Amino acid sequence: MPTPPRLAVIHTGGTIASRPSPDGRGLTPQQAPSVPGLDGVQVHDVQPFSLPSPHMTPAHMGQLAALIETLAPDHDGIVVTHGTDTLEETAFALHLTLNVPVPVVLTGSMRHAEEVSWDGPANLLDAAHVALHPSSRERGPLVVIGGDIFDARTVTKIHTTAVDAFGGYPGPIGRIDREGRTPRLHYFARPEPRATYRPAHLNARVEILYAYAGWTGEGYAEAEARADGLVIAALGTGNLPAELLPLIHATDKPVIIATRTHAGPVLPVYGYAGGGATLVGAGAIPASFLNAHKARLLLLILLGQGLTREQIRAVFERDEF
Ligand SMILES: NC(=O)C[C@H](N)C(=O)O
Repeated sequence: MPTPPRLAVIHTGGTIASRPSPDGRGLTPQQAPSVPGLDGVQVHDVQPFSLPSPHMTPAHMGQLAALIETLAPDHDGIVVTHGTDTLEETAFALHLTLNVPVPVVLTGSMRHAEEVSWDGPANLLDAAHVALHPSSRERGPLVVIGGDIFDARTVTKIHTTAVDAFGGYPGPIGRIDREGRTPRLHYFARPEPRATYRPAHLNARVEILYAYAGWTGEGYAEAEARADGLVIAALGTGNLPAELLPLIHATDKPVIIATRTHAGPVLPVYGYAGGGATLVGAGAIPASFLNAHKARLLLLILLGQGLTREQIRAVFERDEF
């Protein structure tokens, strides 16, 4: 008799585990869901904590990575259920730090168990099939929602309530559907090699500032003084009002320039005061195609690894993530 595939399901909370609280105070994580309709698979449920995902911290992400490393040798695939609000941050932190041979797939739900058409069971079943599929190996942690399979680097939450809440440029890297009970899985590209890091700690203080028309640097000095590094969600290809240029010039801490625009890379093309070319001339580091919150996690991990500002620049410049 062939041994059945072994799947670990790590439950961390989120709407997929939530129900309305009896006192009428709103949704809270209460009960981890079980994978429906998976015949012939040995499922091992683990619940290290149960949190709404806005309560997730880098420390929880580190705890999760350590747990996945412990479970990986005895399983063929690992699913992580997670709240959708910060799911992309946990997925990216795992992408940067995990080096395990088995697929790791994150999923969640947008509707809770007592709503009409709860999306939790279908997402969980899809995630389980993806995690146990041999073509999911060597791709780094994946996110599966609504049948779409996303890469941790590019996936982002794009809608506050829709069931298809995840997207990101250029979109899914694969698709899972079911023909009856048989999963049909397609990837649109081959796996790519990826850099991983072993930070000594995840305690660096990295803050995000959000640029807007008319910003003259309010909040910058305070953030710069207390943080080990900054990320700015800048404008367009990575430009800022002129007042920010001398402030950035004055620091030797890493300042990463991301963009508040939803797709595309940061490029140092503009030469007016505060234009991307002048910011890079003043020492700032373009975030490549990472959004501000993912650039923050990468910076936090690189600082935890003890990298200098110039080594950090090289990682962002070469897309070593
Ligand atoms: N759909 C969800 O899971 C949202 C919830 N607020 C969470 O992230 O925990």
